[in-house]
Amino acid sequence: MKYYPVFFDLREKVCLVVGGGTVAERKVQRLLECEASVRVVGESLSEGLQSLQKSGQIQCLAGRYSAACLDGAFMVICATDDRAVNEQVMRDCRSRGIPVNVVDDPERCDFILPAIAEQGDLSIAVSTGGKSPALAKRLRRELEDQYGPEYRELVNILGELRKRRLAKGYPSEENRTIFEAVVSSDILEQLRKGDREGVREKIRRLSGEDLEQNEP
Ligand SMILES: C[C@@]1(CC(=O)O)c2cc3[nH]c(cc4nc(cc5[nH]c(cc(n2)[C@H]1CCC(=O)O)[C@@](C)(CC(=O)O)[C@@H]5CCC(=O)O)C(CC(=O)O)=C4CCC(=O)O)c(CCC(=O)O)c3CC(=O)O
Ligand SMILES: NC(=O)C1=CN([C@@H]2O[C@H](COP(=O)(O)OP(=O)(O)OC[C@H]3O[C@@H](n4cnc5c(N)ncnc54)[C@H](O)[C@@H]3O)[C@@H](O)[C@H]2O)C=CC1
Repeated sequence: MKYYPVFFDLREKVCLVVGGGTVAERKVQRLLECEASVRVVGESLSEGLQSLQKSGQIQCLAGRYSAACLDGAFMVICATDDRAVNEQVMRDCRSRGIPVNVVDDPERCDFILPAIAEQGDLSIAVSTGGKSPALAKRLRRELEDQYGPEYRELVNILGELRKRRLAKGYPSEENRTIFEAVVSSDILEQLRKGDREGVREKIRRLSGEDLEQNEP
């Protein structure tokens, strides 16, 4: 069995989290970072979830889960401590064609969650195909050490450079050569040293673009 990795744009899509405990809260936090429209149904809500509700960042449905909670949902994450409820949520989602993740229960998951090392817009997602979350977590930590803040800056610079060159309609072959030259240069070294002027000069030399306005 092989899982299919994908990065969803969740902006303004309704994502339902069933359960109101610490695990549900963690799932909610990440969904909010992705600007999802988060709906929560939990018999009791953690303090964190209560304060997110008060500040209007999430929509909370009171009481126990019922199938009506699924209306309009794009995806569902189920994190209750009651197996029968988890089973019911999974069945309801399956019959409606809504992808569901039942936390820690791969048999009941249409998708599983990776461990993620993040630096700005760079995301490195790790999965072991469900075989060892502990290893996924360890690798995520190692990646966080290995890929520091200079990668956040590099991605910003490359993003800006690419946006400009695509907007100007240069041939993609030429673009590719330039982007590869920047990526394989010693630019990361310069970013680590905080040598902004050197970085700007390098980009100018390799691409002809002056990214003065967009230094990180
Ligand atoms: C299949 C999957 C489905 C899913 O939940 O999506 C799943 C399933 C299960 N997890 C279990 C246990 C643990 N899960 C974690 C942690 C994480 N689990 C995550 C994902 C996944 N967990 C999916 C597969 C991911 C992959 O492919 O590798 C992470 C990556 C992402 C996230 O949860 O958001 C997050 C780390 C985030 C980070 O730190 O970056 C830890 C470590 C800890 O808590 O410190 C432990 C204890 C150590 C251990 O058991 O390894 C159990 C046994 C429960 C029991 O013992 O009863 C099952 C059930 C089973 O395996 O059958
Ligand atoms: N706490 C942890 O770090 C971990 C927990 N887990 C598992 O994840 C699950 C959730 O964990 P926690 O958040 O810690 O549990 P928790 O006990 O804090 O929260 C469970 C939540 O489910 C809600 N709930 C129960 N029945 C419901 C229903 N019918 N409708 C709506 N909500 C309902 C409860 O009100 C509560 O808010 C558990 O099965 C636990 O074994 C797994 C890995 C780690």
